[in-house]
Amino acid sequence: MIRLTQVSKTYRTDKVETLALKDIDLVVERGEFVALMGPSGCGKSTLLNLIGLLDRPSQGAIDVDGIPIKRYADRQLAKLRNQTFGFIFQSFHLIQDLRVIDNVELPLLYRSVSGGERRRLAREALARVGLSARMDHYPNQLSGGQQQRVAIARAIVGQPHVLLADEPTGNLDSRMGAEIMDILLTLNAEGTTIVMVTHDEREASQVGRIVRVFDGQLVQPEHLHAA
Ligand SMILES: Nc1ncnc2c1ncn2[C@@H]1O[C@H](COP(=O)(O)OP(=O)(O)OP(=O)(O)O)[C@@H](O)[C@H]1O
Repeated sequence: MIRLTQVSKTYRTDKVETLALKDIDLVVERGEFVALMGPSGCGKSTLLNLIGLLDRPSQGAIDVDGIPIKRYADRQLAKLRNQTFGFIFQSFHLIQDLRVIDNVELPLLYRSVSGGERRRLAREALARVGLSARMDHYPNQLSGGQQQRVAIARAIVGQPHVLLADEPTGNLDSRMGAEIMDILLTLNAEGTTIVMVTHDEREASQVGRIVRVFDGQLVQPEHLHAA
């Protein structure tokens, strides 16, 4: 469970201060599928990055499973992040020079997993996204939807409790986007917690809860249930 209490985030550059998030109170329970929505620049990515421990808040507290992250030094935080979260991005972020299977194995390199076990887990993750036949391809030999499926396999290979997805269907046509949503919904049904930024109301209507962000603050959350 992830709890944000009165979290604010200010970005400072030489001359400008931007208050990207202000006084956010948010709890993401285990097993939830949450959609973050709101206009461009309202703070959705900033919020996702804080939830995923990629950044620390300027003010307020973040707890993961009841433990305040303030207690962790940067190295411990990186370890907790690696164990807890898988990340999926709009533009896939695959390494073009590596084969699909090697891309999927990457997160395991930071753990003490043997080479053989890495390969086994990567094959398993690729099978779950229906891409076993493309293991030895390079990313640029795949369609956008297939590349995003590789990115999902990479995100789930370490069996994270939580998947964080920043507009995962933003670069895909509606058919490929629907395929990606189906995979995410299946992973959620199997127990993975998911927080996803989306601009697509139809996608958001498929998930458990919509959290709306406006101008760095949360709009009264709605509770929606999938049909
Ligand atoms: N690294 C940064 N340095 C300075 N300002 C930043 C930084 N990242 C984001 N911002 C600012 O913080 C605010 C929130 O940005 P954020 O990317 O979280 O919005 P968003 O809702 O995800 O937008 P979009 O839908 O366009 O991706 C914006 O005003 C943005 O310009």
